[in-house]
Amino acid sequence: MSTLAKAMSKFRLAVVQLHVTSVKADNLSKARRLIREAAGQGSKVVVLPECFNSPYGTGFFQEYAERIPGESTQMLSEAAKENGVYLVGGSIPEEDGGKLYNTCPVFGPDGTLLLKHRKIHLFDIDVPGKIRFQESETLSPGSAFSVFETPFCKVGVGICYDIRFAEMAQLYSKMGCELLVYPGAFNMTTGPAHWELLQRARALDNQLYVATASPARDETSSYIAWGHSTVVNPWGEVISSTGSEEAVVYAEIDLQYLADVRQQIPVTVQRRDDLYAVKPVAES
Ligand SMILES: O=C(O)CCC(=O)C(=O)O
Repeated sequence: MSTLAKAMSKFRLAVVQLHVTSVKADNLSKARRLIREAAGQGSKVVVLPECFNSPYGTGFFQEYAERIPGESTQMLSEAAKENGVYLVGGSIPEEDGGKLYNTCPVFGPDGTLLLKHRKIHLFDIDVPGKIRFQESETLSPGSAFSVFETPFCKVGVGICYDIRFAEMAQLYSKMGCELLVYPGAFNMTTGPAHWELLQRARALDNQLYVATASPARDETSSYIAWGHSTVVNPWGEVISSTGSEEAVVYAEIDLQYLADVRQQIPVTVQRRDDLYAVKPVAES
């Protein structure tokens, strides 16, 4: 392997577990400071949490919604450029054409908007006595997949509930992604039960890296986030994680290691796609 190829096969990723408040200006300035801190530690890709500029909740989306470009994406663009990083801008409530979306804007190191991912699978669940949440009461779903290129690897983007859909991660893997990022905000019911398990499942199924960024936990907010921003490797191991407080989580993404895992256990080339379809069964 050439020296350049070797240099490009490893990079540092940072996940910012931001303490989000109801004051948008404070959320923006703190995010900016932590992006700078992450870049100062050598991170090339920085990921912010879901709803990083606004409290998470259907009652807040309209009030905090912005068009793109707007105040929050302007800050993200400047922060990406100032620090020379790929910036996965968590998500913000986006207003467009009279509709609201939960949208993740991604910026390149020159500050260009590379893509905006509108959450495809809206978080509508009802677990009696525990949690009922209906994003679809105020949000509309996106219908496009979102992948961007870096000099290191291709990255696929989903938002929170999107991680429950294995088909989406598999599609990203088939498109050549080696890292999946999910800004997310699981809660005190589904967080302990499913957050890490889902990340490890997506990573192991597809033999790639998975990174999640949550807001820090705020016991006083109407929706209490689980926290525990995490990075999982292609072997399905948690390589970096944190608790519930504000923190920056760092992980070394090693694409040679990913290639080694795929060679050792070659499921990606052993798939029997010729068999995986439900066929009508003849009635007897
Ligand atoms: O899937 C879950 O349990 C949580 C999802 C969620 O919080 C979200 O999509 O924002």
